[in-house]
Amino acid sequence: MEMRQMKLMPISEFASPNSKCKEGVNGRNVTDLGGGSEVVYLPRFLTCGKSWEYFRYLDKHIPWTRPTIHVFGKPFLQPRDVCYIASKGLKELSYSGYKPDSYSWDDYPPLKEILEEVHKAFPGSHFNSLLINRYNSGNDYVGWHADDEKLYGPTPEIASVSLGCERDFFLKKKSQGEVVGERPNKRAKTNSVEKHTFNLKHGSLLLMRGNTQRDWLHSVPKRAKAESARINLTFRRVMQMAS
Ligand SMILES: O=C(O)CCC(=O)C(=O)O
Ligand SMILES: [Fe+2]
Repeated sequence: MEMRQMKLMPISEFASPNSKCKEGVNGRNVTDLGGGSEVVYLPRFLTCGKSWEYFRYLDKHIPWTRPTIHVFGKPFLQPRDVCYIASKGLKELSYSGYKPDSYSWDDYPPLKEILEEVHKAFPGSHFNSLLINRYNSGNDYVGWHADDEKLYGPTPEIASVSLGCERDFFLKKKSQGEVVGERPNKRAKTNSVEKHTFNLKHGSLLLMRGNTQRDWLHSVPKRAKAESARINLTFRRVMQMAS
């Protein structure tokens, strides 16, 4: 009987045991990728308890959608839930033939709180938009891509906050002639190119800057062992205004 009730509980209820709040390593690790690309990783950006608070709030209150996008002209169900938040007056975001509706920061005060913390950790950054992802299980993923849309300018800075299930985040150098898209690409070359892996912890922050979007691709691959949900917040700065 108890088991049955457990099964009906939303997946996020499994992902918030207090016992998982262990002491972690503070600090920030800077990885120089070369060629003016850099990744900064803060494993304990938010406390464990606060991170679960945010996780539960977002899981419940964000108007999640799982859109159909188009990759090389073919429709493809995006393999994760998403939601887009943006300040007013910015040029609208469009990727893979999809224009997400934009929601207001004012409707989600915890997002403003997290944004403030990100700005404190990286003074001088001015994020004004946010793409939120929810990976419900290890089956959800994001394929190789770069966030190099024109509206972010030539050297986009992207701050990515992770909540919930730990997942691997890969970076690999773009190789000439490689065709990429969000669809899984079994033929994508990964052996000979330079690669970095980060295991993104609950409450962590990873910042990509410089030429990272121009010269590198990133992905969060499927993981059979990832049994619970993960929410990821990617803060970005849109440089262009609506015309
Ligand atoms: O979930 C992540 O860590 C990365 C998400 C991402 O790359 C994106 O939203 O563009
Ligand atoms: Fe990305």
